Amino acid sequence: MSDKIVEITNANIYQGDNLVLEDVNVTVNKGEFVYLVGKTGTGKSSLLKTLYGDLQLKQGTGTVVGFNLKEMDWKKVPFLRRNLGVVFQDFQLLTDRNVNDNLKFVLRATGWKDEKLMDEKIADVLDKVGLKSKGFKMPFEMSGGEQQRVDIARALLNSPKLILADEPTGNLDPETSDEIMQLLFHICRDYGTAIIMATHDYIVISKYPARTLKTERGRVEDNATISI
Ligand SMILES: Nc1ncnc2c1ncn2[C@@H]1O[C@H](COP(=O)(O)OP(=O)(O)OP(=O)(O)O)[C@@H](O)[C@H]1O
Repeated sequence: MSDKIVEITNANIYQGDNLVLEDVNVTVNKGEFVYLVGKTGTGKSSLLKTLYGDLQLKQGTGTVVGFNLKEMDWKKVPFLRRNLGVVFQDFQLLTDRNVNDNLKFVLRATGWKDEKLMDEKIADVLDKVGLKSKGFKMPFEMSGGEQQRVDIARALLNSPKLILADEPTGNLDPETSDEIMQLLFHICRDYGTAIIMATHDYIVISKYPARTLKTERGRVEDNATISI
């Protein structure tokens, strides 16, 4: 695979029959951190959904982690998803099982079988997010910041080349948001994972500056200047 992790060219993105974004041209390289901003309803989620195969790319071309979005057989979407990590605002952990079992659930669902290898992988991702000894905790025993770390650990399980993060600091206080941003930048820098992060939090952006895409008036503006 080339260093281009995402390459979208001349794409029109639709929700049903409605054209949400027109002539989208976005390239994201290996290890790059990119923000995605824009007012509510301008198409941030639609763009992310296109990238993880939840919205079909009808017009234009698109490649994500080596998968051709346009020509992809829809049966292949699960394979695309195995090569991506997705992090949401509301963590989406299974509340009836501990952290280890939350992570094992994802590994099993993505085809892992060997118990020892699964245990090693779980220990590895928990270590990466600073939760080495917390695997036996239930989600309700953890703070919001810790739950978000588990969500990030889950996204790392299949060693993705790309993480899509939708408002990952949206439910967190400023100090915990800082910790999560430091973790995401560390993952990007030290493991070469590209990250696209949708956010409304311009304070976070000013503290952790990076290339910014902005959805506005039906277009995606690259290297957008944003005012706080
Ligand atoms: N499932 C859907 N069916 C039809 N239209 C939709 C659907 N989801 C979103 N839309 C429409 O597509 C447009 C873009 O919505 P989208 O959710 O991508 O915006 P957004 O920038 O992510 O907003 P927010 O910041 O509130 O998450 C909006 O006009 C929205 O009403």
